[in-house]
Amino acid sequence: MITQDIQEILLSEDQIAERCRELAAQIQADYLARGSIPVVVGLLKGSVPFMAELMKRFTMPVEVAFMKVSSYQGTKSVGDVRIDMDMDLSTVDRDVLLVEDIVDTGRTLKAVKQMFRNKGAQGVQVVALLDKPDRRVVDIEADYVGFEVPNEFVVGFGLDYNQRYRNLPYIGILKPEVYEQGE
Ligand SMILES: O=P(O)(O)OC[C@H]1O[C@H](OP(=O)(O)OP(=O)(O)O)[C@H](O)[C@@H]1O
Ligand code: HPA
Ligand SMILES: [Mg+2]
Repeated sequence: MITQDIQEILLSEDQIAERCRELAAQIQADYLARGSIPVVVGLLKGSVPFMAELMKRFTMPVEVAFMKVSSYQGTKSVGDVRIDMDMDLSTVDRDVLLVEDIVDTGRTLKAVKQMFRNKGAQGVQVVALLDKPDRRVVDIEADYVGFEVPNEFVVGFGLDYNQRYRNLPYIGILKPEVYEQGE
């Protein structure tokens, strides 16, 4: 079972759910204060559980879209961000709320934010469930962060290692021997 590959549970289902409630309340208050209806954009695939947990807590009107970009293979960053699947609605002159599972080196976020600005979005805000600041190589921060995590490879609640472990309901540290074997 995949649970045998987890060294330690960092964030439980309950902790994640509670933090998502707090984040949703804070984000909603900020958009309502600005009188703005955001396009909430989930970055596939990692954001799916977080997006679901967050969006069901909004009572304000929002529009929802998904897109897929890729910047990783295994645990190593490969630099460039590629668009694998684009959105089905326009974000021109709209406020975009980007939903990310993790900000690690920051390369994905920086490139995606720039892309939305180039395409004419009015504003781009970011909510990330996890922030791993020790790994940052570009100067970028999410506007809303669920939890700061240590410099360990984490999986679960959407986060994968080679496409596995996304289905775990919590966030755990992957045993290093799992990815050391795979390299
Ligand atoms: O800050 P960075 O170093 O750029 O890394 C973070 C990004 O990498 C992962 O995506 P991945 O490309 O693995 O896609 P996935 O969501 O389908 O797993 C993660 O979901 C973030 O989008
Ligand atoms: O720690 C991580 N886990 C899974 N995917 C990731 N992408 C960047 N960092 C991570
Ligand atoms: Mg991934």
